[in-house]
Amino acid sequence: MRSVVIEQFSARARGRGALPHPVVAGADGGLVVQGLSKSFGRQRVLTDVALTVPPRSITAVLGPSGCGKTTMLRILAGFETADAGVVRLAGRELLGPGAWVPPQQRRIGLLPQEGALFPHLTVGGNVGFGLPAGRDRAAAVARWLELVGLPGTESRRPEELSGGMQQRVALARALAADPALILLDEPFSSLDAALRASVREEIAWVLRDAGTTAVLVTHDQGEALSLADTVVLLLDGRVAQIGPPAQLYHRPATLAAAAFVGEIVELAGTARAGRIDSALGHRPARLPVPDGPVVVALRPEQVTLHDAATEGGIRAQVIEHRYFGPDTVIRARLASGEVVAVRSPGYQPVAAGTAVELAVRGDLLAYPAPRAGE
Ligand SMILES: Nc1ncnc2c1ncn2[C@@H]1O[C@H](COP(=O)(O)OP(=O)(O)OP(=O)(O)O)[C@@H](O)[C@H]1O
Repeated sequence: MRSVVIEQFSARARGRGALPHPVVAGADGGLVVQGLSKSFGRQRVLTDVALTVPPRSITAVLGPSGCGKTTMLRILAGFETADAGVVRLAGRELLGPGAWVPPQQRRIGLLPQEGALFPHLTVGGNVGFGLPAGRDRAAAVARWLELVGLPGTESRRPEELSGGMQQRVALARALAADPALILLDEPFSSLDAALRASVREEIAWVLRDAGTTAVLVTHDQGEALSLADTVVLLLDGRVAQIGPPAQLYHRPATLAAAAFVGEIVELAGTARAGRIDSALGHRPARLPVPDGPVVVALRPEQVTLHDAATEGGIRAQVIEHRYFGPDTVIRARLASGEVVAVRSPGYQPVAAGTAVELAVRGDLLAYPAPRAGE
């Protein structure tokens, strides 16, 4: 129900003039997905997927290649059917037992990886496509182009624009259609690294300015963690975890979630009464874990490297270092024979064979060790 209309634009958007459509808040303005399952032949791609996207928020669906992200997006958009499940948007059932709303009636906009623009139309023609003709259309096109930071580009042709500019025009076109939901399918993957960072910030800005409800699909954990209010981790077609970005990174529900969201080094350990014994000593566990054998998931930023004279450190011997620009990753072997990675700021060319001491910060992520055959 579109009940409460709120003028909630940032100073930046106000400076550019009011948006063509007001931001609307309604208790049921978001997306609800329940029990979504899909197989292609004998291959199960999605299993009992459930998630909720509150109005005016950005949710990232994060998962490795082949985990079913695009299939889920295509089902939401109405380009693919589901075997079971319910999809509701702004209180309207789009998909469910006996319900099927065709794609063009769903009020869902799609921003694909690239190639979203009609090459034979100008920028203005693209943004205004589907809007009623007349003076209002020209004004709406001008305002949306202003919002995406491309004022006055109406008469340009798509091929004259950079990849990042084209994605912003595609976003303006998707938003101009007044969608209840925008789906972004790896929209930055065709851009080079330097452009990707600035375009994704710009697009996140615009989505928040316009008060859009958005689902972003990505395999890039940095993108998901930095852009989204909520991250849905999809592993093998199942929701492995849903939560705010910091929760996914700091409190991963499983070892697989810890391994996919960020880097880890796995070490053997034993849990007893909320503490973990391992080659790193006797340390508190971050999450509840049953007593018994565990796998410790150590983040590289938890470890610092000191010279061998430091007292109370954990002895290790450097195997190799790799320089990445802002930091150096040093791999070192512990007395147990296990190897840990240390991320040290700056250029740290520590020679192989150097004896060092490691200090570990904070509590440890640990998960029950898989039993033989698991
Ligand atoms: N139309 C189809 N017919 C048969 N199999 C399909 C079809 N669409 C997708 N699949 C299979 O479903 C699985 C999930 O594919 P999907 O594209 O949804 O994954 P994804 O997580 O988006 O991967 P990527 O990031 O590589 O695009 C894959 O094994 C894929 O081969």
